[in-house]
Amino acid sequence: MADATSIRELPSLTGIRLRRNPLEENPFFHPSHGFYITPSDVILSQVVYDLSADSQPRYAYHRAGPRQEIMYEPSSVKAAIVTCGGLCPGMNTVIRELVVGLWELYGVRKICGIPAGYRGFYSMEAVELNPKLVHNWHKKGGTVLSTSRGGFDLLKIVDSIQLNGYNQVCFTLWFDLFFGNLICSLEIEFKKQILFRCVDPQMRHQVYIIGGDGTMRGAVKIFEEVSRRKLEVGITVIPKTVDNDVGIIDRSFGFQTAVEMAQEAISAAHVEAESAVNGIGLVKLMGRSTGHIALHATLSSRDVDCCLIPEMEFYLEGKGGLFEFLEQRLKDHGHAVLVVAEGAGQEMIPRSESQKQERDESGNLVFLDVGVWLKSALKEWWGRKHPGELFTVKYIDPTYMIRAVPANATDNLYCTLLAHSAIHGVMAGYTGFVSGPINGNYAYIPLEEVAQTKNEVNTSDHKWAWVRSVTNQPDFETNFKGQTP
Ligand SMILES: Nc1ncnc2c1ncn2[C@@H]1O[C@H](COP(=O)(O)OP(=O)(O)OP(=O)(O)O)[C@@H](O)[C@H]1O
Ligand SMILES: O=P(O)(O)OC[C@H]1O[C@](O)(CO)[C@@H](O)[C@@H]1O
Ligand SMILES: [Mg+2]
Repeated sequence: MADATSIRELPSLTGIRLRRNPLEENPFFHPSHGFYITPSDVILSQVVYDLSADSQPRYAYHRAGPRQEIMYEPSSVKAAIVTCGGLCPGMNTVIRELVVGLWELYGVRKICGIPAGYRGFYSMEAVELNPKLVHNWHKKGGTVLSTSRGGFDLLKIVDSIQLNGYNQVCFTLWFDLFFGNLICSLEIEFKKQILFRCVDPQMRHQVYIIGGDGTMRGAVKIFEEVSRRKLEVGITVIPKTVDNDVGIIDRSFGFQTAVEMAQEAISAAHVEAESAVNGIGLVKLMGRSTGHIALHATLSSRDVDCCLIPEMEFYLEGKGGLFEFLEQRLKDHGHAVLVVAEGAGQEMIPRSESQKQERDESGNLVFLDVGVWLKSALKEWWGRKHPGELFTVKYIDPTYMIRAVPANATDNLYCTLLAHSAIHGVMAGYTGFVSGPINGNYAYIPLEEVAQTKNEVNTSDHKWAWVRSVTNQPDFETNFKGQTP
């Protein structure tokens, strides 16, 4: 098996002297045999194989964890941490653990937070971070650093990474001049002030980017530009997406917390529906292009009668459609609960020409509210079909409530492991990679590979069949094909 397995190699910094891992002297660690990860230590991309099909390609990724030799002198490291895109439970935990891990495990003392996402690299002052400051951050929802969409200006971002030291300009300048160890360029700022931008050749920069699919596409470009300029900057991305749409890794942090939070909305919808005559409880959950939150929330709740996701087309009227199903459900049980992912049915919602073009600052299509549309379609249909009969639709939209919360215990632990894996990888000299669990084991995956892969719900697999069996919902695709035109 080993011969047929190809390892996904990672870019790595060169030209920096190897040195002993400081964990060696850390009183809390007693590195013994097996503690350090070696280059031949790998994680297989798949654990399920069909042995009769022996031509299947087998891939492996380098295993995450501390290396015996590292490529950075900790006192020369200057690390930057940035959070991009939408919120996700656990972002603050990742930041906290990056800071504490860099500080405690490796003795790094220069760690800065870049505010407001990518744009913060070139338009805002970085914040100095230390363990005391971030001590309680894991208990807070959101990101203390703040985040934003858009603002990706490649050259300005890489200029800023290359030239950072900007904040402590006076101190660094005179200190370095004194020791005759400086490359500096003068710039005239808008207010005609003279600013000194310094590059200290002794400092080694590391960039920790926390973000989703869009962030990763940006990070690939940053990594390429940094490589083109031959900068010795370690770049890593910690995958963040409440939608769980990042591929290759088992799941993204914060996802389980979001699923848990969604239970409250579903339970409330169930109570409202059950307490009405012909009551429908309708819950919209996040999921721009993937329905993982809706699917998992449905499976764990058992109160849901129908789950609609972006990966599956559905239709409202006619044989085998949603309304026919709900009508039967109301007849049999008196109520029904409907969970819909925000990206489901978008192509069915009427929209104006300008709405068709509307995008957010990152270029993502702006969706119309599928819940509002469904609620009004349901009412119109019932009024037409059963005039005068009681009917209630209670629409609950917990969109931001499921992601603007602190991570639960499992996600908090997961965030810690992600952050530590990232630190060990960067300190070992790897760059352009993503840390994440594959089949339960932490691996380093080339950034470009993760940026190109999407994790969608497979509506042909067992899990989706399970959703259908739990809900009893129609198989819209098959029903649609069976309809006579
Ligand atoms: N193709 C791209 N090239 C360069 N930068 C990009 C690209 N796509 C998105 N970005 C930048 O990445 C950042 C985050 O992107 P986006 O808002 O899509 O969130 P995300 O990372 O996908 O996270 P989430 O989907 O979880 O909210 C933004 O600053 C955006 O400008
Ligand atoms: O309103 P915002 O901040 O743009 O975020 C909404 C989007 O963020 C996500 O949570 C992640 O992309 C999506 O599910 C949702 O469409
Ligand atoms: Mg995204």
